[in-house]
Amino acid sequence: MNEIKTQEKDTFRSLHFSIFGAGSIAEAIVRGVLAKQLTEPSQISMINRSNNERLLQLQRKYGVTIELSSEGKQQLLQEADVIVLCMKPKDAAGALHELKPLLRSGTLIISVIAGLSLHAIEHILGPVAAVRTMPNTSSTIGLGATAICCSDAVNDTQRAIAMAMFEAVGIAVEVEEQHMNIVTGLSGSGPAYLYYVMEAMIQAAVDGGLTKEDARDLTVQTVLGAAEMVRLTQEEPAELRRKVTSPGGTTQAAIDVMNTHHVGRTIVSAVHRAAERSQEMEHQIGREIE
Ligand SMILES: NC(=O)C1=CN([C@@H]2O[C@H](COP(=O)(O)OP(=O)(O)OC[C@H]3O[C@@H](n4cnc5c(N)ncnc54)[C@H](O)[C@@H]3O)[C@@H](O)[C@H]2O)C=CC1
Ligand SMILES: O=C(O)[C@@H]1CCC=N1
Repeated sequence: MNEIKTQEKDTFRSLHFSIFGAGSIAEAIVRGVLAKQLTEPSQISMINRSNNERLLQLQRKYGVTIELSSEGKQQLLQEADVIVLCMKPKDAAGALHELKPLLRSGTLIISVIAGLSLHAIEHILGPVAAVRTMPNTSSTIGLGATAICCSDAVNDTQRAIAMAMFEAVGIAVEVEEQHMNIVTGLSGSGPAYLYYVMEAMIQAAVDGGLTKEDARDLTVQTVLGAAEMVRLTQEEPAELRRKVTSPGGTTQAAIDVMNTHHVGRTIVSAVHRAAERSQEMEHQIGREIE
C-alpha cells in the first residue's frame, strides 16, 4: 500500500469531511480512514436520511460527529470541505437536489454511487469539483480496491485528497470515466463473487464430512494464500494454476468439471452483466435528473 506524503497528510487532517448517507460503504471508508489515522474522528461527520439509531451507533463506535435535526444536518453539509455521497443510486438525484442550495464554492464532492456519472452530478450541482469513485467493502480492513475519475474542475490538490482517502483504505487507481462501469463489475461487486465461491467450497467440505469451523478455516486460508501468491510472485494466475494441476490428478479432475460447466465463461458473463447493469443504472439516473 502506498504511503501518503506528509504534505497531503497535513492537508487531509485540516479538512472537514461530511459523509452523506451512512450505510455499509460509508462505514467501511470511515473505519478504514480512522484505522489508518489519516484524520481525527472529530473531522468527520456522518449524515443519514432517517435512521437516527444508526447514526448514534456510528458515533459510539467511531466518535464521529452527527446531527439528528434536519437543520443540524444541513449545517454539516454547508460547513464541509469534502462531501462524500454514499446513498443508494435511487436516492442520488434527491440528495443532490437537497445539497445544491447548501453547497459552498470550493467544496469537493466525492461520490461512491454506482452509475452516478460526473455529468449527472454537474447537471444538478453545476460545474463543481467532483470525483466519481468505485470502492469496495474490503476498504473496511484496509484492503479495498478503488478506481477514481475526476471532473474538469478538480485541481491537483483535490485529486490528491481523493487518492489519499482511498489509498488509506487499500489501493486506488485513476481511470477514464468510460471504464467505471467495468470497474464496478470487477472490483466493486467482486468481493461478492469470491464470497459466493467460498460459500460453495465450505458447503462442499461440510458435505464431505469436515466440521463447519475447519471447512471455513481451510477455505479462508486457501483463498488468502492464492491471492497472496499472485501478488507476491507476480506470476500469472494461469501459470500458478498450472503448478497446482498435476496431469491426471485431483485438480485436473476438478477443473474438468468446471470446464464442462463453462465456469470461466460464466464468470466473464457475470462481470460483464454487472458492468452492463451499472450502465443501465447510469441511464436510469440520467433520466431521473433530466
Ligand atoms: N456496498 C458495496 O459493496 C458498494 C456500494 N457502493 C455504492 O455505495 C452506495 C451506498 O451503498 P451501501 O452503503 O451498500 O448502501 P446502504 O443502503 O447500506 O446505505 C445507504 C445509506 O444512505 C442513506 N440515505 C439515502 N438517501 C439519503 C439522503 N437523501 N440523505 C441522507 N442519507 C441518505 C440511507 O439511509 C442509508 O443509510 C451505493 O450507491 C452503491 O452503489 C459502491 C461500491 C461498493
Ligand atoms: O451492488 C451494487 O450495486 C453495489 C455497487 C458495487 C457493489 N455494490
